[in-house]
Amino acid sequence: MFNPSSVCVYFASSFILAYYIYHHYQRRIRSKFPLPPGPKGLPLIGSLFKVMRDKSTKPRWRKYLDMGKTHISDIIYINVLGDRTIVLNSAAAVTEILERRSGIYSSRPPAYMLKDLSGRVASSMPLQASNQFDCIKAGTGTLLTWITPMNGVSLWHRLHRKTFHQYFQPRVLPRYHPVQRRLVFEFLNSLVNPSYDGCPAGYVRHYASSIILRVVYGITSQEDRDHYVRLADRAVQGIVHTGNHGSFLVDYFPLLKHIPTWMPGATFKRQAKVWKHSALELRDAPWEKLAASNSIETAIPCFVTENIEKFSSDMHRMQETIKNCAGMAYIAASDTSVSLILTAILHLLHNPDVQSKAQQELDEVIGKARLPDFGDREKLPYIEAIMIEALRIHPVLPLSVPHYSIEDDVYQGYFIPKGTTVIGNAAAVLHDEIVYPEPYKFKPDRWMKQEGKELPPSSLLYGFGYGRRECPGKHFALDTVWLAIAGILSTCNITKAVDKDGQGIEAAIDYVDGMLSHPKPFKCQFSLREFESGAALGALKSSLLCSDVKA
Ligand code: HEM
Repeated sequence: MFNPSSVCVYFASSFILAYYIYHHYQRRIRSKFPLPPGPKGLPLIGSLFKVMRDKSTKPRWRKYLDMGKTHISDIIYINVLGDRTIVLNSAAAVTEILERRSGIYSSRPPAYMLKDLSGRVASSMPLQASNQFDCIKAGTGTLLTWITPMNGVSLWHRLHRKTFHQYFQPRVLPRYHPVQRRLVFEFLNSLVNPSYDGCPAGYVRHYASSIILRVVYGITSQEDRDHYVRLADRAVQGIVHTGNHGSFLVDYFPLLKHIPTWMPGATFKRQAKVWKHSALELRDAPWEKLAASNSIETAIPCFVTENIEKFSSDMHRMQETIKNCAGMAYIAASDTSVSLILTAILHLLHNPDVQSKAQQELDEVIGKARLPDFGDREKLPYIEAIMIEALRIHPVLPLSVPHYSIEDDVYQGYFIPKGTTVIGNAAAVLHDEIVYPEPYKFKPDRWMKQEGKELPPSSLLYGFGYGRRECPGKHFALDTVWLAIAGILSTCNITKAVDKDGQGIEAAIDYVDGMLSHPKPFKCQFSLREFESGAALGALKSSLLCSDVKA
C-alpha cells in the first residue's frame, strides 16, 4: 500500500547515501597514500552485503583476524556505505596508533544505536566536543550519552574521567578493601552452601555487583542488592548487544534512526527503547533512593554521599556528573569483572593441574588458617598468572571499545582519514602465536618468571583499552577479581557438576559474542578443601570476622 512517509524516507535515504559516498571518495582523493587493504566492496555500498550476509558463528574478533590474514596485513580497512572502519590486529599497530597517537584517536564513533537511540539524556553541559556526534543541540538543552566510554573528547568526558581518577586510582583503593573482604567471604560461603544451584554466574554477579553497590551507593541490604543486581543484568544486555561498531545497520546508515518505530524492520528501534529504559533505570533508581533527603543523612558513607555533601544543589553540573559516574561505575563493574571471574573458573575447571599448583602456592605462602588477603598478592605470582591468563585467553571486551580519529593520518604508508572508527582487536593481539605460543590453551605458566626467559607483554596492557581512554576502573576491578580467584582456590576444589544419575556434566568453553563477552551459562561444583584443623570454612570465618570488616 502507498505510504507517503515511507516514500519520503526512501528518497531521503538515497540522497544521504549519495552524499556519504561522495564524501568518502573525496577524502580518498585528497590523499596520495592508499587506504589499508581490506575486503573489496561493491561501488557505493562497499562491503555492506559481506557484513549483512555473514552468518559465520565465529566471534567478530576472529573474523577480523582472518580478514587480516587474507589480506596479509595487521591493519585492515572496511567500508560500509561510506562508513570507514579500521581494525588493528597487532600489538605494534595498536601501540603506535591508539597509544602513541592517542591525541588523534581518543574520540568515539557516532554509534547511533548505542548513543542516539538507547542512551542520550538531557544535560546542562556546554557543547565542547571534538566531533559533532558527541553532542546534539536540542530544544531543552544538550543531549549527551551519560555512558562515559561512549562520549567523545569533551568537557563532559573530562569531568567524568577526573571523577573516576579521584575515586578509583590505585592510591585510594585500600579504603574499599574491607568491603571486598567481607563480600568475598559471603561469596565463598554461597558457593559451598547446599542452596548453591550449580551455576556460578549468578553468585559471581552478586559478588561483583554487591561490591560496587556498597562502594558507590552504600547499599548493603540483601533485598536491595537482589533488586539492583537484576536491574544491572537487564541494563548490561543493551551494551553487550549494541556496543560493537556495526552491530546494527543504523550504525552504518544513520538515517534509519528516523524510521517510525511501528514500521516493519524497525525492531532495532523497539529494542533500543527497552534498553534505554533499563539503562536509565539502573542509573536513576539507586540515586533517587539515596538522594531522597531523609535517607542521605543516615546513609552509609560512600561515593555518592561524599559528593552530594561536597557539592551543594546549586552546582547542578557536578551533581549530574556524580550521578552519571555512579551509574557508570555500577554498570561497568557489574558485568566486566563477572566475565573475568567466570573465565577463570571455567578454565580452572578444565585444568585441575593448574588448580593443584595454585593451591600448593597458597598453602606454602599463607597456610590453611585464613583467607588470602591483598597484602599477600605479590607473594602469590601463580594466582596473578591465572588472572592474567584468563584475561588473555578471553579478554572481557575482545574488541575493546571503538576509538575514532579526529584528524587525517598516515600509518605505515596507509592513509587513515579523519572520521574513521578504529578498533583495537585486543583478542587478536593476545592470540598472536609468536608472542603467546599455543594461544588457545590456558597456560598460566607462560607468565611465571624463569632464569633466561623473557615474559610476553601482559594481557593487562591490552585488556583494559588504550591511551587516554584506558579503563579508569582497572585496578579496582583487578582487586575484586584477584580476591575472588585467590579465595576460591584457597578454600575449594572446582569440579564437574553431576546430574541426577551421578554423571559429570560437561562445561563447554563457549562465549556470548558482543562488545562485552562472557561465558555462556555452565555448571560446576565447589567442594571445600580439607584443612589441617578440619574445620574448613568455619575456622576461616572466625579469623575473618576478627579483621577490619565493618562494611
Ligand atoms: C575486568 C573488569 C574490566 C575490564 C576488562 C574493563 C575494560 C575496559 C575497556 C577495554 C575499556 C575501553 C577503553 C578504551 O576505549 O580504550 C573500558 C573503559 C572504561 N571502564 Fe572499564 N573495565 C573493567 C572494569 C571497570 C570498572 C570496575 C569500572 C568502574 C569502577 C570501569 C570503568 C570504565 C570507564 C568509566 C570507562 C570509560 C573510559 C573512557 O571512555 O574514557 N571499568 N574498560
